[in-house]
Amino acid sequence: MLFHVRMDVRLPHGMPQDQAAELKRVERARAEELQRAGTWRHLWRIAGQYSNVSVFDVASTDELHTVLSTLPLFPFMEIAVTPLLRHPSSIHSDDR
Ligand SMILES: O=C(O)CC1=CCC(=O)O1
Repeated sequence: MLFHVRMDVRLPHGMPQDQAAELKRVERARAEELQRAGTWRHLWRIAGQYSNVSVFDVASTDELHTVLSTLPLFPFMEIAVTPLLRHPSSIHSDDR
């Protein structure tokens, strides 16, 4: 199942820089792991915003929730999820 996910990162203004840097480091490591596994299919920065649009490929909404809610930055993100399915006019036969 494919899901479009938008994440808006909202780090508290008073968060110490070293804590923010460590959070970003572990978030990046987890994001790379999920991309290598094929779970995090696309990861795009939204120009001019501390936000991304992503596509996740998971077996269920339960799995998506687990993946998203265990991201290191999860406590500091607003997340919007949109389920996706193949458009009938798409010329691609697979879901890539
Ligand atoms: O920077 C972001 O948009 C949040 C994020 C997702 C993966 C990552 O490394 O940072």
